[in-house]
Order: sequence, then structure tokens, then C-alpha cells
Amino acid sequence: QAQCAEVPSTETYDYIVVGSGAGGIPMADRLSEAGHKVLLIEKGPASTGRWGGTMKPDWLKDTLLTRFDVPGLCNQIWADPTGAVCTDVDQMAGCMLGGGTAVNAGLWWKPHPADWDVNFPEGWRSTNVAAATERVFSRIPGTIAPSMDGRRYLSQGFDMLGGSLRAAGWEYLDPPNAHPDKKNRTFGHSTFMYAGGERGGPLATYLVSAAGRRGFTLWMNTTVRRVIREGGHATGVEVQCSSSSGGGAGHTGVVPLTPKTGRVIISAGAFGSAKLLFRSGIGPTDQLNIVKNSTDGPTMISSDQWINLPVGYNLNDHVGTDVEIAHPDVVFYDYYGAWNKPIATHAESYLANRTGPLAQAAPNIGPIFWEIIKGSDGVSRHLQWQARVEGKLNTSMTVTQYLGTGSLSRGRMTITRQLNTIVSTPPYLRDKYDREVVIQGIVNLRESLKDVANLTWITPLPNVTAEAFVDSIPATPARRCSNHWIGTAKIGTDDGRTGGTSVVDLDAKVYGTDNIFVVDASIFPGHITGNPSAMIVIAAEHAATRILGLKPLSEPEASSS
Ligand SMILES: Cc1cc2nc3c(=O)[nH]c(=O)nc-3n(C[C@H](O)[C@H](O)[C@H](O)COP(=O)(O)OP(=O)(O)OC[C@H]3O[C@@H](n4cnc5c(N)ncnc54)[C@H](O)[C@@H]3O)c2cc1C
Repeated sequence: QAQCAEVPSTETYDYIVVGSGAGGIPMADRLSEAGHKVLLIEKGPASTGRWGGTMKPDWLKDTLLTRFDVPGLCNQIWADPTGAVCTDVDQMAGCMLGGGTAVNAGLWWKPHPADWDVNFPEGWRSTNVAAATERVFSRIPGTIAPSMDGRRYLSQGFDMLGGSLRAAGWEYLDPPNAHPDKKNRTFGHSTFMYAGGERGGPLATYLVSAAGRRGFTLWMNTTVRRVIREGGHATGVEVQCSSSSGGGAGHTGVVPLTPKTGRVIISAGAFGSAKLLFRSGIGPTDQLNIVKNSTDGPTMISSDQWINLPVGYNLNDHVGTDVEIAHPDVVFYDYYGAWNKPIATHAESYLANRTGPLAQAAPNIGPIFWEIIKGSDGVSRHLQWQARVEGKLNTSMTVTQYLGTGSLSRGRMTITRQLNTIVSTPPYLRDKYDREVVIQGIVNLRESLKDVANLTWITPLPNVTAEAFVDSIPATPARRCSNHWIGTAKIGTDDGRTGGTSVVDLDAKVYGTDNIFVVDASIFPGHITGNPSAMIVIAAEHAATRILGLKPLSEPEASSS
């Protein structure tokens, strides 16, 4: 049994960052870089080998690598999520060091300007975040050729589908991240955050520089139960050893902030951050009452101190719509089988040089292609299509359509008495023009592929209309989820306490508080073109600059609370 250490009550921190995902790691790095004393608290265990992770198949056992390091094993999260994912969330979410960036497929996109400009407020537009974007892509450039010999393996699916799109007039981008503004009838190889043939990303960059600083402390296996506050001022956080984190050593007790000037940054993900706000008495009254009636009741802040904000509303995810095609040129590779029994020469070349199919993401992802379609409401909507070589046949490709920027549907997450979060209102296709664009995207893809010799449509079948097909798939997370959850603590100038929709202000500070911030996917007001992790890291970089620029609390602040 791992030990559970008491928190030393005399040690205080300038910043406590809760959650080590795409938002939390870069935030903790920037704050420590500025000379502050920073504590990063992660509820899950170590993931990649560098940080002491241990989960691995036999063929990695004599190496430092874990399953999270090897791109070709990223899909194991679907076969065996135990110990790596959150057990208090009804969706797939990484609960370990790195959060989603430890378990995801590593797709890594420089945002289209509209990803900021359509939904984010002034101060967070594409021109405002240009410096943050630069910084992120200089630290994590991403690659379209992850194998260390620069070769792309298993490219039959890419060649067939990419070649067909090209023949239909779609433009090839080399590479896509050199042209982030070109998202209309374009395609390219997938860009991954991988580096050196391994996962890379925030765990291999920002966390490494943070960990090298004396003022930085990392606790894993430690869950933050609540932010302790007096009115709108946080004084510390209450932590407990995580029960579900594979037995690593954690901490229990109350961690104090540096008196007066200390700050808490909540970066626990779209579900985790909302949950922590609820448990800290911040959110809609119906949700806070559920917490009050749970095991948290006795320690919950009294109801006269509750801050009524629309936490949990504005939930969004890309609506995923899968189509399946088959072509005799396409060759399936058994990435799932590579867990127990990788092809020997592929395991050898990966271990020796980080080359070959196992240096690439499962299950052979790409091409990625984009289209912008205007709904009859006049709103342009961005579609990203993501192909992978798997499906009903050995020659199948499944292609997922994500509806992103411009989508108007929203849902809601709520909490249960057992303190689990649930998607109580799925955000998918509630807006009729969102549905119209999803359908039109499929019509357009069929049209683009109609002259491809020997290509067969498996789903939808040729005699099914795109409309009937889209309507036949339930608008539920089980069928439409893309694992790109955002929006539960929206950023904006319309203060949610007085009828507005926003939970945090332009500095990512929770309305009604003077030192509690939320920085992660939760603050995104609306969805974006592609997979979100790079944009979340950019948002964290930008938020860090803004937060570091705030006056210390001991000095009077013009716009506080
Ligand atoms: C299977 C999967 C595949 C994906 N593929 C891609 C992809 O290829 N490309 C891409 O861009 N995006 C992908 N995503 C999405 C992306 O990973 C997430 O959008 C991103 O990681 C979210 O960042 P975040 O900082 O908001 O939260 P997270 O990365 O989820 O981090 C939150 C962290 O907080 C911790 N935490 C939560 N509550 C507490 C608490 N109370 N106390 C302490 N710690 C806490 C969690 O354990 C977690 O580590 C994928 C997601 C999944 C699940």
C-alpha cells in the first residue's frame, strides 16, 4: 500500500495549479519560470517513462518506455483504460500525469484564425494570441513524419484517399500547419506532437523545464477536493490521496496559499474543473445543492457564500459522424495486436532507432481534410475529416467528420450525488443548421469520390441519402463523441452572476473571486476546427502572460471581482 503523506501546513505556495493536462502543465511552467513558487497537483499516476510511469506490455519491459511513450500503442486506451482514465467522468478522459496529452493520439494543429475570432472575446483574438502561438510551436513544432528515418510507413490509405481528393480538386498542404488559414477543400498528412519517435508534447517539454526549477513542486496521486475560500478569496486547497490511482504515493491535508498574494489555477479539464468549482461552492444553485446533499455536505462552504455562475453550461464537443469506404489498395495494420505481439522486425526497429510503423499513431491516421460550408443561417462552419485505416474489411477506411468552428449547438454537464460528472444534455446537432452542414459535408465528400475506380461505400450505403444517414445516428455521446470536450467555464465579459453566460473574465479569473482562475478546455466559448490540445496549450500560454501581468492582490486592482 502506497503511503499517504500529510501536507506540511507551514509550506505555502504562490500558485497552486490543479491538474497536469494540456492547460495545467504549460501554466505551471510559465509561472515557475517567472520565479514563483508553484505546486502542480495531479490526481492520477505517472504516465510516460520519464516521469516514472510503469504501465507497459512485455516487449517494453527492459526499457524506460511505457505504453504512453509509444505512438503505435496510443489506441490501447480503448482496449484497456484501467488506471489511466478518470473514473468519475462518464466520458473518456485521461486521469494521469499529462491528462489528455498522455493518452491521446497526438494530433497537433495550429489554429485557423477563425478558431479564435468567431467565439473568443476581445483580448483573445487571433492577433492577441500570435505571440503565444509562436512560443508553443517553437517548443512543440509537431511533425508529419514521426518515424525517425523521415519515412512514412503504411501510406496506402493516405495515397488512395488523398490522391482521390486531389483529383477532385482539393489542395494538398505541405505541411498543413504552414497554412493554418487554409481549411477549405484542403488536405494533408496528419501533424503529431511527437518528437524523437515518442509521445513528446507538454510532458516532454514544458514539464521538463518546470521540473528543473527549485520553486516547482509536483504531486501526483493527489486529488484536490475543494478550494478553500473566504468569500471571493481562496486561502488554499484541500487534498486527499487518490484512491483510484494505481497505488502511488499522494498527499492529504490542506495546502495553504501564500497569504494575500497566492492564487489557484484550476486546470482539471472540462469535467474536472467544473466539478471542482461545484465542490467549492461555485456554480448553479441546483448543482451546489447536489454537492450539499453528498458526502461533501459537512465540509462544503455555507450557502450564503455560494457564487452563482453558469458552470457546466455551454458544453461542447465536435459532433463525430463516421463514414466508411473500402478500396483494394488499402492495407490494414494490426496496431491492437502490437500490444501483445508486435511484428518482430517492427518492434526491433522501434526499440533500436524509433523507426517504423510503431513510431506512428495507431490506427494509421490520415489523410486529414477540411471544408468550410455556410449554413442557410449565413454562418460558416468548419469541418475536419479524419481518416484511419480500420473498419469492417481489411481494406476499409473509417473517416470521421468533426463539426467545429461556427457550430451553434451546446449541451450541459452536471454532477451526481456520488460526485460523478455526467453529460446530461448532449451537445450534438441541437441547432438545425449544424445538422444541415453535417449533411452537406457528406454530400460533398460523396461527390468528390464518385469517380474513384473500385472505391465502395460501406457506410452510408449508396442508396441511403446523406440526410437519412445523419438522422439515423443517435445524437448521443456513445455514437457521436469526439473526446474534444470544452466550454463548461466559458470566458467572456458578460458576468454570469448577473445573467451573462461567462464564468471567467478576460484574465481567466472566476467572476466573484479575486484569486481563483480556470485555464484549460473549460474556458473555450465555442468549438474550433481541429483536435484541441495545441490550442489549449496556446490558451494556457496566453492566460499565463495575462495572469503574470496582473497586479499583486496586496495592491488595489481596478477590475477586481
Ligand atoms: C482518447 C483521447 C484522444 C484524444 N486525441 C486527441 C488528439 O489526437 N489531439 C488533440 O489535440 N486532442 C485529443 N484529445 C483531446 C485532448 O487530449 C484534450 O482536449 C485535452 O487534453 C484537454 O486539456 P485540459 O487541460 O482541458 O484537460 P486534461 O488534459 O484532461 O487535464 C486535466 C487533468 O486534471 C486532472 N484532474 C482532474 N481533476 C482533478 C482534481 N480534482 N485534482 C487533481 N487533478 C485533477 C486530471 O487527472 C487530468 O490529468 C483526445 C482526448 C482523448 C480522451
